[in-house]
Amino acid sequence: MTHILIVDDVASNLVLLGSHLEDQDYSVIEATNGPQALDLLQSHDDIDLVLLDVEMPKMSGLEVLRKIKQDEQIKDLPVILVTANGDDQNVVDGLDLGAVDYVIKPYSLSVLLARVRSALREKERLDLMEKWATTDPLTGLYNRRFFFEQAQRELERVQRNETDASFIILDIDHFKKVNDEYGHLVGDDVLEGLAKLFKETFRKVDLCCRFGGEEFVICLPDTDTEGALLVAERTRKKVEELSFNTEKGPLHVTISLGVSSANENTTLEDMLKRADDALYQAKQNGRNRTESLD
Ligand SMILES: Nc1nc2c(ncn2[C@@H]2O[C@H](COP(=O)(O)OP(=O)(O)OP(=O)(O)O)[C@@H](O)[C@H]2O)c(=O)[nH]1
Repeated sequence: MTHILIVDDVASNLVLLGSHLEDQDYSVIEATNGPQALDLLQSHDDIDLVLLDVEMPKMSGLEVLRKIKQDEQIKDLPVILVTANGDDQNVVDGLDLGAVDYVIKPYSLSVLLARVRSALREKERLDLMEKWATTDPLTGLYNRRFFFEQAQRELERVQRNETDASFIILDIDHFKKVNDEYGHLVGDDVLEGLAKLFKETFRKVDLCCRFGGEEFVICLPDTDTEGALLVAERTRKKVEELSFNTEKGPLHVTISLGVSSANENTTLEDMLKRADDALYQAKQNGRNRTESLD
C-alpha cells in the first residue's frame, strides 16, 4: 500500500484532501504542522510521498523541506509543495530546495492526483535503480560496493561514539566441489538458501552482504568480539543443519567464519584483513569453524 503524508495547518484541508486520496486507495497520514510532520517522518519508514503546505505558522513548508533534505534517512523522499502563493520566486525556491513538484491552491483535484501518480512513478523507478545499484541479484543481499560505503560510515560512528562494531567474513567450504558434483544451478540454490538463512538469523541493523562468489561479509553494529563470536557460531550451526534437495539426494554444506572487532584506530582495511586472516585460520584448522585473531 502507498502511504502519503499530508501536512496542512488547516484541519478542513486535511480532511478533504485525505478523503480524496483514500478514495484512490492511498493510505493517508496527517500532520498539522512542520515539527509534527518531521516527527512522523522519523517514526514511519514506509511513507512514500509528502504533500506539504507551504504557508504554515510554526514552521513554513520550505523550512520543513529544507530539514527533510538535510536528513540522510529521508532526504530522497519526494515532496510536492501545495501553496497559495504562486509567485515565481516561491516556486523557484521550492524546486531549488528539492521539491519534485508544486501545486497552486485552489487546485484542480484531477491535476493534483495526476501529479501524485507521476511523483510515485518516479519514486518507484528510483527505488528500483537503487536496488540494482546496491544489491546482489542472485541472493538479494547487499553488494560489495554498498558494504564498503556503509561499513565505512559505521566505523566513523564507532570512532565518534566509542561504541563497538564487528565484522564476520564467511565462506562456504569446498564450494567448488558442490558446483563440480551437483552443477552450477544447485550451487546457486545453495547461495540463495544461505542468504535466506542469514536474513533470518541476523538483526535488521546488521549489514549482510555478498562479498564475492561464495564469500559473505556481515557488519554488526554495537557488537563486541564476544557477541560476534556467539552469532557466528550460531550461524555456523544453523548452516550445518540445512539440507538442500537435489536430484542426487540431500546436500549439506558447511561454512568457515572469521571475526574481527573495531578498536580505537580501526580502519576498514584493517578490520577486513583481520577477519580475512581469521577466516584463513579457520580453513587451515579444518573448516566448519569460527576463528578470531583479536
Ligand atoms: N554456483 C555458483 N558458484 C559460484 C558463484 N560464484 C563463485 N562460485 C564458485 O565458488 C567456487 C569457489 O571455489 P574455491 O575458491 O576454490 O573455494 P572452495 O572450493 O569453497 O574451497 P575452500 O574455500 O577452501 O573451502 C568456485 O568453483 C566458483 O566457481 C556463483 O555465483 N554461483
